[in-house]
Amino acid sequence: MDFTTDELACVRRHDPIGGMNFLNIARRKRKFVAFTAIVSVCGYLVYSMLICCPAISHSSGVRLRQNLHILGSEDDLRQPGGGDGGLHVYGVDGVDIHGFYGGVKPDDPVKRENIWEDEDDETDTDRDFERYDDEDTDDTNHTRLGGKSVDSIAANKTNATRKLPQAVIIGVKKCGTRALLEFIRMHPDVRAPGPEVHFFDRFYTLGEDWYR
Ligand SMILES: Nc1ncnc2c1ncn2[C@@H]1O[C@H](COP(=O)(O)OS(=O)(=O)O)[C@@H](OP(=O)(O)O)[C@H]1O
Repeated sequence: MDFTTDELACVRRHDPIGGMNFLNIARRKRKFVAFTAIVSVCGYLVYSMLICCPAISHSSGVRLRQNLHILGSEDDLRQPGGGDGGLHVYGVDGVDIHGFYGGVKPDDPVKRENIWEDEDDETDTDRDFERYDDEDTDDTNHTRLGGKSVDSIAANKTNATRKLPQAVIIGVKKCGTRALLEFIRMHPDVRAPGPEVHFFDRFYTLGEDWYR
């Protein structure tokens, strides 16, 4: 063990108490260094596992939510045997209302002209993520919906064959309607966008044409 100049001076002065104190300090220093090294190594190992093991990182809540949306994506619905449908999700003060429909056969002509269908390359899933993500931060702004203005949404919904939902989920706030919807929309015959469109509490006066 190496002694500092002060420690050696204490020993030379035959100061056993001072010498012992320096010895204790030296032991504590060694323990602290060992503890820091162990924590650093463990942290590095955990970090490496998270980076290198996709199975672990994919288990995060965000990834789970994205997977749930992907399960209900347009591409999935176009697979043979899949259906198509439209979903509107509503929110009313104090009450959540989620609507959806599904079970339309793949060769049904309605399928290609259905709700939320766009002319551009943006998939419904992409748009749902945008709308869903924006909703939390923009909930009080009644002139916007999920990052899109009311006018732009209305412009997207110009097809006369757009349908009303076949079913709705109604529940008080925080009763788990979102979770129920996400489980139902995992079914390939169910079509469901992410955000609440707030038809009943914000846009009811615009009528069913806006809602379709
Ligand atoms: N199965 C089950 N068991 C217990 N709790 C559950 C379940 N599913 C959803 N939740 C919780 O319900 C909360 C969300 O409910 P909603 O989707 O109705 O929320 S909202 O009113 O639309 O904001 C939300 O609670 P908070 O996290 O406290 O907001 C969810 O965690």
